[in-house]
Amino acid sequence: MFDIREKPNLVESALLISACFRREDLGEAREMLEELKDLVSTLSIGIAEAVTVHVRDMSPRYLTGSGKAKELMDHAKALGCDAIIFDNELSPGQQRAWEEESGLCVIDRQEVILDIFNLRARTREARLQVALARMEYSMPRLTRMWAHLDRQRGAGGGGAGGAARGEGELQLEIDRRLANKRIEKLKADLIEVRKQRDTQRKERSRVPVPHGAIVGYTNAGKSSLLNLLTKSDVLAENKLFATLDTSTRRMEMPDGQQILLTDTVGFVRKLPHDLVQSFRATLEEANLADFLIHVVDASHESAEIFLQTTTEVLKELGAGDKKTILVFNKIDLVSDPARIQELQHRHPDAIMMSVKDGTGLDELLHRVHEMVFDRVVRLDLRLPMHRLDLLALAHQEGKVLHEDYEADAAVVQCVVPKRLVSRFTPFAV
Ligand SMILES: Nc1nc2c(ncn2[C@@H]2O[C@H](COP(=O)(O)OP(=O)(O)OP(=O)(O)O)[C@@H](O)[C@H]2O)c(=O)[nH]1
Ligand SMILES: [Mg+2]
Repeated sequence: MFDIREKPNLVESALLISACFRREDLGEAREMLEELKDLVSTLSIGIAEAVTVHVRDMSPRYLTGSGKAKELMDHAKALGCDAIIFDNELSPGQQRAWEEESGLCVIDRQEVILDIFNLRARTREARLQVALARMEYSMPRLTRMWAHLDRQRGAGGGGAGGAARGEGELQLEIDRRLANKRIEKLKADLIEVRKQRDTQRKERSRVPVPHGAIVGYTNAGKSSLLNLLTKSDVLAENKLFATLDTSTRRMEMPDGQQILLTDTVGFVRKLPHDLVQSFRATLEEANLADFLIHVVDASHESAEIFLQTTTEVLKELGAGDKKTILVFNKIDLVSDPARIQELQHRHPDAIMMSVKDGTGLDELLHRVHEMVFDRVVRLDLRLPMHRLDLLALAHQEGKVLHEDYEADAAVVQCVVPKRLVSRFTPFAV
């Protein structure tokens, strides 16, 4: 029975490779390789060595030149690795070529990310989304799985290689059909689950409570911030992609106003396209929010790149112009004050914060307050007694700051949602 292409269960140790094609990109390639190390460790795979390779003569068969490919395969085997992991995206053909010739399991960053998501997905929607992304990743790679089968059988049966090969091909055809069926089924299930989510969203938008989404690169401290602001305990961990499901919590501002805050999936460079597509619905929380809180780990040397990556994904999702509060988090870990000054200089509106020790919290609350006030209007009213229904409305939909009664009218100071303003203006003073 067909299933998603699985790596051998026990990949114990891997050689990590980042191939770089231009000298000026070497720095970035090295830094991406560091991130790949974190990603791979998340899967509990040991790292024998990580190398950046400057490729001058690229061959379409291997991505690197063929001489270099051979050298790297030998090196991986000499190190006793059972896998080679590329930071670069490999085409199914390239992956197959490397596997066939090295006899090792060969995967790329995309597959690593898919595996992590698979490990982390908890809710039904997240599980379905990951399963769909993995199926779509596996489809063009089906041949490779059965090539393994053919080789095993072929080797066992001596000269019967030809017959075994036919068996693999037949199996491949059956699998393609099964895989397509499963993809259809997953899509249908997702539509069902999303219907429920939409109903919940509608419920939420009926209540005129402002809604913010916390976005940012993975491990920036989004869940920790949500916990701090809403006094809840969403899972926050020093792990990449600790959060795969969005969770929404109610937050109370110091003045008693209610706000909804949603925690979202973190972003990472080179997120697999299938994954972005399948997680689109989850990521869309950001799109539906009234404003965003964009969290960046200030203690990471690549903070600026993280900021950029997230901004780009947000644009892709259509949430590029949303009003945003930029938060540089983890400044407790930044020992060099010049670094903080530099960030502040480049992003004058950003808040320097530490969720851990509470630095910057007051400023953030102040800014959230400003954001939220933008959606409401402050009014001074004089309501005749026969229109006290408007006072009730102000209580219900907005916030009454002050009310006083005179002989023939109520004098009211309140904030109300913009959409309701026209009903109050006849009585404004
Ligand atoms: N030192 C320090 N650590 C922090 C701070 N904020 C968060 N952390 C730590 O950073 C790690 C990641 O925090 P999370 O809140 O899980 O990050 P996230 O952005 O939700 O991560 P993903 O869900 O994986 O995308 C955790 O170990 C937190 O304890 C901070 O201000 N200072
Ligand atoms: Mg999180």
